[in-house]
Amino acid sequence: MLETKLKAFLPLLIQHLFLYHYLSSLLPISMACNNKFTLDSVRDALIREEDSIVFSLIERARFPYNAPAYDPLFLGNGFSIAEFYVRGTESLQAKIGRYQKPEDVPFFPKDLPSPLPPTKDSQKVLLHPASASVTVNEAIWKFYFTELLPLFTTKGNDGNYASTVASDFVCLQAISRRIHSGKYVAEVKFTDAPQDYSPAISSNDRDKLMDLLTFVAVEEAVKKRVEKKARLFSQNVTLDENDSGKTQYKINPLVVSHLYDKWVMPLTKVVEVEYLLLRLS
Ligand SMILES: O=C(O)C(=O)C[C@]1(C(=O)O)C=C[C@@H](O)C=C1
Repeated sequence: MLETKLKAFLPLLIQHLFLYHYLSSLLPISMACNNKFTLDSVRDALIREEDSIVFSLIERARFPYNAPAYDPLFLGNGFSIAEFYVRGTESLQAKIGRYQKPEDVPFFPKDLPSPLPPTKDSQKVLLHPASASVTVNEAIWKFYFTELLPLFTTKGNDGNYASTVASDFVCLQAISRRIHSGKYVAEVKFTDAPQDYSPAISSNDRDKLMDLLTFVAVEEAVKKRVEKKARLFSQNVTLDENDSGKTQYKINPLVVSHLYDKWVMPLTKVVEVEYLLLRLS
């Protein structure tokens, strides 16, 4: 009897689980953590993003620098292969509903098509509506291609431009998503202590806001953790018990802590400040 009842209930349960899974994937990062929007849950989401960033860099490091992929004259249409690929992919992604969340920010927002399916705009309930306008993608694009890439790729050209720029885009999106998640961090800091932040916002005091939202000890821990993750995730694994050789890494772990120190955390803080400046408007 109980078994029959359970059998009848099973399809409904499966349907609910699918629905729950689908809906959670649409929710912004803050809500994905048990519906709680706290500094801890937002920081947990940032920690998860570290994995995506490290793995994306490992994938890109499979190819050499491949300079022709970034030459604006190579295709003859005014765009480098990298830019042409990112523009085209963002356009397609926008059609299927990407770039609706505050942390999903396009690199080429002009003339992006509207999404085809109906979209949920749950994020507007959580963040100030002006949050959508906060972007540091221009700075990310610049440092990624001019400064970061040469640090973790080998010199050379193996002709694999399509795979190379596809990997670049995965890196760029992971880095951008992490940095723009600063909007949630700023919101939670503001709602936790509006009395501290409001005067600095009203007087447009960027330095004061930067001071208020900076936690040096947290930043030190982030740098150590990402270096450790890069060490663990990118080491070459062998089954040879007697192998006493030096561990080889697919990317230099120090490059990852440098990436966080020089660009990821400073730009996250810029996003936080810019978001806060709009918070009372
Ligand atoms: O965790 C925070 O409080 C953040 O604002 C995020 C973050 C970071 O980018 O990792 C940025 C600024 C803080 O000084 C510490 C860490």
